Formats: sequence, structure tokens, C-alpha cells
Amino acid sequence: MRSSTLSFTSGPTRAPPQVFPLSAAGRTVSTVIVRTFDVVVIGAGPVGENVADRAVQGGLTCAIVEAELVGGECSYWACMPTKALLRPGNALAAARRVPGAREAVGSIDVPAALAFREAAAAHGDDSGQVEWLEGAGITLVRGHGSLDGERRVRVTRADGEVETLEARHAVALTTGSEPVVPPVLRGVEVWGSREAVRATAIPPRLAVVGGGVVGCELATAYAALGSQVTLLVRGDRLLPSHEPVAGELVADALRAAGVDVRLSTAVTDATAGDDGAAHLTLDGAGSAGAVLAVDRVVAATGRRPRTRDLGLASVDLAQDEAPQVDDTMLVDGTDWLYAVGDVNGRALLTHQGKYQARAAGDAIAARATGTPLDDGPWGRHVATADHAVVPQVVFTDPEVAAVGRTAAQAEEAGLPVRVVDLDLGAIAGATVHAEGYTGAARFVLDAERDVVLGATFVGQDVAEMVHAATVAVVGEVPLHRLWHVVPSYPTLSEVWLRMLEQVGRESAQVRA
Ligand SMILES: Cc1cc2nc3c(=O)[nH]c(=O)nc-3n(C[C@H](O)[C@H](O)[C@H](O)COP(=O)(O)OP(=O)(O)OC[C@H]3O[C@@H](n4cnc5c(N)ncnc54)[C@H](O)[C@@H]3O)c2cc1C
Ligand SMILES: NC(=O)c1ccc[n+]([C@@H]2O[C@H](COP(=O)([O-])OP(=O)(O)OC[C@H]3O[C@@H](n4cnc5c(N)ncnc54)[C@H](O)[C@@H]3O)[C@@H](O)[C@H]2O)c1
Repeated sequence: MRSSTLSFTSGPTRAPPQVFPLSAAGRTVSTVIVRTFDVVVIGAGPVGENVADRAVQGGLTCAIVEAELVGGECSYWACMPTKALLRPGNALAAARRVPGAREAVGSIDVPAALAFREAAAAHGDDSGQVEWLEGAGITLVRGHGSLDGERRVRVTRADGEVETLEARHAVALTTGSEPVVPPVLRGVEVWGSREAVRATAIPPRLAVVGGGVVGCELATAYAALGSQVTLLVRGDRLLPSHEPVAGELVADALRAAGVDVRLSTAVTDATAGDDGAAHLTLDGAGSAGAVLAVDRVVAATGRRPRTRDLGLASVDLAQDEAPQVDDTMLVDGTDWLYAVGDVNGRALLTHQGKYQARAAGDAIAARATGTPLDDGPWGRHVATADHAVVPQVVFTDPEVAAVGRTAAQAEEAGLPVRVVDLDLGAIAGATVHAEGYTGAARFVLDAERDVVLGATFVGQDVAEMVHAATVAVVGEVPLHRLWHVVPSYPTLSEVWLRMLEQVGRESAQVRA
């Protein structure tokens, strides 16, 4: 096989060059195309799409390389399908908490629920997102991308054809993350998040290993869909990165829903039984040496950056680590390489990755056009909120909606902390929202500056409450001004008023 090189430079019209398969002596040979763009983005998940869009809006040409589906993990195997998988069970449970509605509802319809999940994942069809890319003026290049030295990206297409893309200004890595499967589980067939989220049948007995967000959401969903779920958690609580009350209330609810939640329990061995079941040997509270037989095991044990086969060594970067970046997402030691979204490990959330993407795409355009950067804290070209104001909703039942620092994180940062804990179930709005509403709120306040550092809400339908809290934390709205932010009656948001009443009106700013 011989290869030839054709060189193109994408002009202002952004017309894609033609690809010419060459033949020699009647044989088709591989063709190496070189095209040049201002920016090349590797990975067309939500983050890559946004980097590309901002770069194009900043007047640059941009190619985006995608090995699988445009839209990424979030659209087809993560955020959207999981939320759809959870929604029927959560909606049904909510209806059952309201007299009058309770009597009207039946049980879950699994085929309909799975069909709803498939629709949320667009049935694995990315044509809608491809159309969006085209409309946004972004050139899609299908294939596996890897760095091939400075500002060069080698794309290997499914048919083996290789193309080189050159970037005049920047390359952005937006390749996301992948699940980590602990070696101890290798003896059995394991579902990662992809398989669990897009399953076509509900296993009668399911073990979920890991008590983080993925583990708690999948345990909630599968319990509602009819599995006998055992949640195996190495640590002593669920959702360890959140306030303790979040894990406590979610564990209570999972147990009430029939999930066997085993805290401080490790899997020490996993073997495939003759009966087709997976046999997990457990070590921990009350189950040392016990063997659990299940039909399926889910590894919900964290994620690592998707950096393998990305050619990082060609630019002297470590292969298996998240590239270190500054607040514009520029990789340390370079002036052309960016790492944005899950791949940089800063905050593994779609909304936060897209926020980083807006900053990075605008920074790439500014640097390319010689526009001064606005890169001080909270400037246009930086992702300042990543450091201490990341919002997240865990779509369990009860939901967990949290933003900013937990009390422990604030204390660790040396801040003067005042904590206000409240019973969300005692708010008037909660009493009519659901019979026996169970929930909690925690506000973490800066006792000297009288601002909110963090807030956590746990309860049914608290998801939308996180945004008001995010505004308060990012805006550093003083408590004396929050007294004028009047929550509507009777809503769950009245918990803000209860917090203010507990703190009292005599805040430092009022006195000053
Ligand atoms: C089960 C689950 C549920 C989740 N739910 C939520 C949620 O509700 N809310 C939330 O905010 N976050 C959620 N997340 C996290 C969210 O999915 C990620 O934060 C988000 O997808 C990250 O976006 P990204 O663009 O960085 O990466 P991805 O979405 O992973 O996209 C990366 C893209 O790059 C492509 N790619 C990778 N390597 C290459 C290569 N070498 N060449 C070409 N293309 C490549 C991939 O095919 C993919 O399309 C969830 C995660 C999981 C696992
Ligand atoms: N609703 C949402 O926003 C949402 C939903 C799902 C995922 N996500 C994001 O995806 C990311 C990944 O989630 P995740 O739950 O996989 O990771 P995670 O890091 O949140 O939780 C993984 C858990 O598994 C445990 N664990 C690790 N190795 C283990 C082992 N060998 N045995 C037993 N337990 C082990 C860890 O102690 C940890 O508690 C998170 O950062 C999360 O933000 C977000």
C-alpha cells in the first residue's frame, strides 16, 4: 500500500474539500488528506460542540472530530437516557404521595418506560445533532482523532482512511471520560454505565457496586423497574461528596423502596456460577465472607479521563492522566492545546463542561484575533465557578440539589462557617406537595461576610431549587438583601425565609 498526501486549506467559505481515493496499478491505496482549520476539536459531545460553536461565532473556522455519535455520552448513554429511565418511577412515587392521585395510579409499565428512555436517547440517531453542527458552520469529520505533534490531528476513519487536520490556532481535547471497572469484578460480566442505562431487559437480581451519583441513580431506577437491587458501598455513606444528610435520606428511601443498601461493604471476589449468575463474595459489616448471587453486576465505581490513544505522548504529555489546565482550559506548558469538559477532570457534569467550553471557545477566538483576554476571576474567558460553585442535581427519589461548598469543604478552606439545617417537610408548601413529605435543607454561610457559600436541598422535586441558590452563591448576595428576595407562598422556596429567620436580621452588613 502506498499513500499520497493531498493538501487543502479551508477558506473563508468553509467548503469541505473533496476526498480523492487514489488508485495505482488498479489497486485502491490509502489516501492522506491534509486540511487546515483555525481550530480542531476532538470529540463532539456537548462540550466539544460548544467549544466549536464559540470558536465559529468568534470568526474562526473549525473542524470537529467524532468517533461515535455527535452529542456524546450525555445524549445517548448518560444524562438524557438516565433521567428518562428514572422519571416514570419518580413520577409514580410522587403520585402515590398525593391522596386522590394515589388511588388513580397503577404500576409501572416497563416496556413503555424503556421506550421513553430510547426516545430520550434519540434512538441512538445523531442526525439531529449533525444538522445542528452544519447549521452552526462547523465541519464534522467522522473518525478517531489523535494528536500527531503540535497543532496536528490525525483522524482514522472507520474505513481505515487517514486524514490529517492542521490547526492554525488551537486544538481542543473534549473526549470525555469512561467508567473504571475494579479488577475484582473482572471474573464476571459487568455492565458499565452505558450498558445499564440502555439495557433492553430488567435483570431480576441486580448488584450495583458504588454509592456515588451513578450508583444511587441506577439503584433508584432499577428498583422502580422491578429489579431486586443490592447496592454495595465501600464507604460508610452514599453520595460522599455531598452533605451527609443527602446520603442518609437517599439510603432511607432506597431501603423503603426495597433496595438492600449495604454500607462499608467491599466485593473481594467475583465468579461466574454454573447457574449463569454472578457470585460476589463480600467483606464488611455483617456480611464478611457472604456470597451474593445476582443476574447482573453494574460497576458504578467512578470514571477516568478518555485520554488513551489520544497521542498525548506526541506532545510530551502523560498518556493516562487528565491534562492540567488553567482557567481558560489551556493545557499547562502549551499555547495552543485546550482540554475541556470531563477529560480535564475538573467537574464531570454536562452543564459545567459546557460552561468551560464557552470560556475556552471565546478564549481561543480572542487569542487568535489578538483581542485582550478577560481572564481575571469571573471574567468572560475563565471558568471561575468550577472552583467552588458547581451545581448538581442527583435525580434519585428524594432528589438532591446542591451547589457550592459543603460545610466540611468550607471549613477545610478555612472559612468562618455558620451552618443552618432545616426540615424541608415542615415548609407549608411541602405539606401540600406530598403527604408526609420528607426532606432537608442545609445552608452553609460565611459568618463574617454574611453570604451563602453553599446550599443543599434533599426532597421530592427540589431539582429546580438549585438555580436560585447558584445565583445567591455566585452573586455573593448579602443576607440583608436576601430578605428582599421574597419566596412565593406556598412553595418549597420558603425554606430560604426560614433560614433568614433563623440567622436573624442583624447581619454585619445591616449594622455597618
Ligand atoms: C450514567 C451517567 C449519567 C449522567 N447524568 C448526568 C446528568 O444528569 N447531568 C449532568 O450534568 N451530567 C451527567 N453525567 C455526566 C455527563 O455525562 C458528562 O459530564 C458529559 O457527558 C461530559 O461531556 P463531554 O463532552 O466532556 O464528554 P462526552 O459526552 O463523553 O463526549 C465526548 C465525545 O468525544 C468522542 N471521542 C472520544 N475520544 C475520541 C477520539 N479520540 N476521537 C474522536 N472522538 C472521540 C466520544 O465518542 C464522545 O462523543 C452523567 C454521566 C453518567 C455516566
Ligand atoms: N445527575 C448527575 O449530575 C450525574 C449523574 C451521574 C453521573 N454524574 C457524574 O458522573 C461522574 C461519575 O459518577 P460515578 O458515580 O461513577 O462516580 P463517583 O466518583 O461519584 O462515585 C463512585 C463511587 O464508587 C466508589 N468506588 C470506587 N472504586 C470502588 C471499588 N473498587 N469498590 C467499591 N466502590 C468503589 C467510590 O468510593 C465512590 O463513592 C460523577 O462525577 C458525577 O458527577 C452526574
